[in-house]
This record gives sequence, structure tokens and C-alpha cells, in this order.
Amino acid sequence: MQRIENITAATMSDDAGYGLIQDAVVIINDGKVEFVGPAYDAPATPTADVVDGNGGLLTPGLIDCHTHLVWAGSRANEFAQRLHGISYQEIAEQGGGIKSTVKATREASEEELLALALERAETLMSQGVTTLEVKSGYGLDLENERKQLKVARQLSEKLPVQVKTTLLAAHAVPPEYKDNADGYVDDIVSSILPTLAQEGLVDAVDAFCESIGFNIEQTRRVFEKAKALGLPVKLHAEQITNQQGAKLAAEYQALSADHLEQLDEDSVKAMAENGTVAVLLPGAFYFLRDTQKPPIELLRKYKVPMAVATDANPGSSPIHNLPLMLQMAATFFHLTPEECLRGVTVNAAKALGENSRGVIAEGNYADLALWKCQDAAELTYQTGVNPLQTLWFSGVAHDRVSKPWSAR
Ligand SMILES: O=C(O)CC[C@@H]1NC(=O)NC1=O
Ligand SMILES: [Fe+3]
Repeated sequence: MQRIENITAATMSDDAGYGLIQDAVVIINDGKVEFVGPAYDAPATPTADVVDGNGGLLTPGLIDCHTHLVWAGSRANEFAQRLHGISYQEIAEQGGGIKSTVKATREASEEELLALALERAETLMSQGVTTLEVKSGYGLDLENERKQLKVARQLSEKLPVQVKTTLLAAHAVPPEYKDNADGYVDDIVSSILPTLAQEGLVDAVDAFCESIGFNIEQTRRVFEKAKALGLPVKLHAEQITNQQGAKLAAEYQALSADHLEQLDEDSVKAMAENGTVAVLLPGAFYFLRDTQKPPIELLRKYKVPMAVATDANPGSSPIHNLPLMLQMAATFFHLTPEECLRGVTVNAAKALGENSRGVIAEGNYADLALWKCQDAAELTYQTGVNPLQTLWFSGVAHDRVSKPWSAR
């Protein structure tokens, strides 16, 4: 049993704010939160190990609900080419873009991919992340999609972080199905998805519904198969154009629709009516120098929960920094600091279908982060410094400075 005291707790337990409790106590027992409340209400715990929070801020562990963390190769050269004025089109024709990451990922061994993904996961954990979502989508065939998802599963075997896997086979059309997207979707729904679901590698199913990705009919086919297998869905939707993907996602009670720069009011209403979370990805907006912001006012008007994530991937968001996303969500999308922190805790948990994380509440997993700051707004306000002191994964404490975790 542990007793954390001398803290301000941002429990995220209320409807819109931080759920602050000044001079709070949190009691952890058997990996779960047994008590959270003001010190004057806390039961005596004579045998507990006491943790003095030194007046710091305790939040739920952060949740990065949208990453493509398993990949090999680099697109730094393309980044440079674009800045030298070479167009996306020319780069794609030279075999660049997602295709080049697919080639490198297919050529990499499971061990090589695991080593790369472990480093990225440890970076995010060092910033306060206790739960990660990890997508496939650079394999694009049964063998390599399986390889990516097995690596994702191994992350939570080797590190204390919790991992939710998402099959994103419908990310791009692989070379062997060039100009035959429907043929590739046949392969996804008849082989890749059911086989990997059967192997226990898939927690959710995603697709890239876009003019340069998969159309509504193709996306619907993937969703129909996921539904038949009893798997929840989520969707990359309305990033570049409006394909009515978010409305389709809502129709399937998707956990989330992600990106959403081109989202319309009708689709927002459909998301609100079906409990679909809006996952905002300011890193891709920033890195692609996008100018169209998601309709935050409409999401607020219809009370659609807003999550915030890194979208860590080598093409559109090579950014492994979830706290930076808080600052970007505030400065680019004008989210309030409360909305930003809710976006990487309670709402990110909802985007993953996680009901026992993202809020400091009795009976929830003791995934907690202790920060050397008093005002919760500091977590959104500043970047480049790391106020994280201690991270608890299901009640097991890791002091970031003196006792870092590592898989190796
Ligand atoms: O360029 C890449 O490697 C991924 C791009 C990324 N994938 C997606 O569905 N949307 C994106 O921005
Ligand atoms: Fe993405």
C-alpha cells in the first residue's frame, strides 16, 4: 500500500475542468486507487509507504491514443527534398512517402522493429505516458502486419506501459495491389483482419479514409468485417478532404474519428449522438503546415469529447512528444489548458475504450504522474522542460530521474 500526500490532485473526474483537490491524499492498494480525496477525509494507513509529493501536482498517467510507433527507415531525406522545393508528387513518384516506409518496415526484422519501437515508447514514457495506442499500417500484407502488431504487443511485455493495438492495414494500397484498391480490401477483409484478430493481436481496427487513401465504400467494408468480429473501430477522417468518413465512423459507433480538419457540422452531430471521440492531431497539422483547423467551436457546441495525441509517424508527424501536443492544441486550435489535459487523460481513455484509466478515481488503475508544478496550466504552457518526477504504472512507482525503467 502507498499513500501519496502533500499534493494537489487533478483527478479529471468532473465534466469539464481538472477536478482539482487541494492538499489531497491518494491511497494505492493492489495496483488500484483505493482512496482519493482531501487529506482531512483520508483514512489512516499506518502500514502504508508514504510518498511526500512536496506540494506537486498529481494527474492521471498520460495516454497517447494515436501513434504509428512501429516503423523502420527514415523520411528525413524527403523532408529535406520538400524544403528544396521538390513536390510530394515527385517524391511519391520516386517511391517516397508511405511506400518507402512500407519497404523499410517489410525489410526490417521483428527484433529490429522492436528495438526502434522500444526507444520511441521509452521517450514517451519519460514524458509521463502510461498508456499507448500503437497502429500497424506499414506492413500492408498478412506477414508484415502481423510483425508490426507482435512488436506492439511486446512493448507492454518489456516495458510497464499499457499498449492498445490497432490494425491499420487500410492505410495505403501496397505495390502488389497497385491500381487495385478493391482487391487489397478483399485481402484485408478475407484474410489479414480475421487472421490477426484470431491470433489475438487486434484491439481495434482503423482505416485512412481519404482521397489519397480508401473511399467510403472500401472503409465501410473494413468496418463491416470488424463489426462481424466484434472489434471496435476508429478512423483517420477528414484530414485533407471531406469524404464523410467521420459520419461513417459515427454510424459504426466508432471509438474515435481522428484528424478532422475538414469536419462538417452534420458529422459533428453524428459523432455526438454516437459517443465518437474527436482525436485532434496538432503535430500533423503543424508538420504539414496545414492551415485549416478542426471545428473546435462545433465540437464544444455538441459536447463531443476532444482527445489530443502525437500521431507519431515518419511522414506527417515525426514528433515523439505528447506534452508538446498540449501546447500545440492550445496555440494552434485554441483549446483551453483544461481541454488539453483532458485530451491526454480522460478523453484519450475514451478514445481507446478504456473505462478504468484516465481519471484518478477509486477502483481505477493507479496509473499516475507526479509533476513538479503547482498550476495544472503549466503542463500546457511550457515545453522543452520536463517537470515529471514520478510515474506509477498500475501502482508501481518509477522515479524518472533516479530509477528510470528500461527494457534493456
Ligand atoms: O506519411 C506517413 O507515413 C503516414 C501519414 C499519416 N497516415 C495517415 O493516415 N495520415 C497521415 O497523416
Ligand atoms: Fe495517424
